[in-house]
Amino acid sequence: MDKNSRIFVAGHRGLVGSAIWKALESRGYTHLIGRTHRELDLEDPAAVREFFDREKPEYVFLAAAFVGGIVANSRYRADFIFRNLQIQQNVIGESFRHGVSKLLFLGSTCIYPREAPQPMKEDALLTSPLEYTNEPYAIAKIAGLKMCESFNLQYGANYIAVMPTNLYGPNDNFDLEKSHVLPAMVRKIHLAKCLEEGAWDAVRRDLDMLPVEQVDGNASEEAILAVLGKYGVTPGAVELWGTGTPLREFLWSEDMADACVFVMENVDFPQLRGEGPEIRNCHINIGTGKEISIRGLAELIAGTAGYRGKITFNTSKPDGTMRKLTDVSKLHSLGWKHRVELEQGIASIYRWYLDRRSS
Ligand SMILES: NC(=O)C1=CN([C@@H]2O[C@H](COP(=O)(O)OP(=O)(O)OC[C@H]3O[C@@H](n4cnc5c(N)ncnc54)[C@H](OP(=O)(O)O)[C@@H]3O)[C@@H](O)[C@H]2O)C=CC1
Ligand SMILES: C[C@H]1O[C@H](OP(=O)(O)OP(=O)(O)OC[C@H]2O[C@@H](n3cnc4c(=O)[nH]c(N)nc43)[C@H](O)[C@@H]2O)[C@@H](O)[C@@H](O)C1=O
Repeated sequence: MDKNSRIFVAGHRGLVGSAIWKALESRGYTHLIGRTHRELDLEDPAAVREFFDREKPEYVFLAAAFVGGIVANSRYRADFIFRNLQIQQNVIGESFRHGVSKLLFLGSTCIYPREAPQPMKEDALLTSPLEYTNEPYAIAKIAGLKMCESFNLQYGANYIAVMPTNLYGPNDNFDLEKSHVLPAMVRKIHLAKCLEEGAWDAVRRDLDMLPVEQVDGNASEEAILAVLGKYGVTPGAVELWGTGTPLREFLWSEDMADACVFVMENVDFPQLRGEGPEIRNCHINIGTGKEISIRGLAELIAGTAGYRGKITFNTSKPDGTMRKLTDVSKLHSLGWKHRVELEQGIASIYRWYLDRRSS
């Protein structure tokens, strides 16, 4: 990429897209192109075609997707497969039609089988059944990576698919039900602490930023307690989901963005494909290679937030995959390694979260 190349970041307001945008700007790329969902619906084929005709991007980061945590994935199954296939179809299809020089597709480590040997290498793909809670999303992601691989093989395109582990950072989704575990825990633990301390101003500011079921900061104390209670948040007690025993790996979103830019700048399809006849598994895992239990994560966040109340687990909620640790040896051999460890990232995200609510 030249510093003045036309670079489209799809999903540039999201957790990863916003970090990619910032990473590109800080490296001196000057011609960045972004559209909000409202400005350009990537599910609309005519709108996407018109956008590509007009803007003629040369490089594409595909970080837009219909995204959510375990409960959202289990509940909105049709949306997860249909919307993601549609976005991928439009963006990858128009990238091809317009001769985009290089595209980076963001998948997910949920593409790997539920019982994949740990840590999961790229070649675990399609070796046995997927985890059921997020199967529709995983199938859309597998379709995306196979679409990239197939355009590369048939037409000599240069589309790279990266498979990130669970991510967290600024601009994450803090919805109490639809989000991923780390932002959900940050908010639940913070609110339980504020309720215990009677810090109602802080609770109200939080609900003004992001109402829960239309309950915002103007609601009565009774209404606030009732709605937060439904999500397991009460004064001095937090109820989390599952057994607390699943293991997860977490990568800071700005590290993820750095990896994306690194791959875009330094990795091309032929080098992933290798010399031999084995053309499968050209995607790249992105992670830290380190894991923690969900209970351990809750304790870490509680420690950072200074929360000393109760933490319990509701086993009627799903655990999902028990373990999904990425094998990052391919990524390391390409020359990239994460920088931000989990303790440091949690401190940063909690600070970011409070700053957003301090005015
Ligand atoms: N977060 C995580 O832990 C992980 C994420 N990933 C993948 O990384 C990528 C980025 O995820 P993340 O940043 O977390 O997701 P976010 O939800 O934070 O961001 C996604 C962005 O895409 C936009 N978007 C969604 N649908 C459309 C559409 N139809 N038209 C235009 N824009 C749209 C969203 O806009 P709006 O909000 O306005 O709809 C949002 O800005 C995704 O491919 C995701 O699957 C992979 C593994 C883990
Ligand atoms: C990134 C990845 O994310 C998704 O997979 P997941 O890792 O299973 O999702 P998760 O982050 O929502 O949960 C991780 C674990 O944490 C537990 N858990 C406890 N308490 C809360 C809680 O309060 N909220 C949530 N969301 N989970 C909780 C929860 O029960 C589970 O055991 C994919 O669907 C897919 O989107 C994908 O690619």
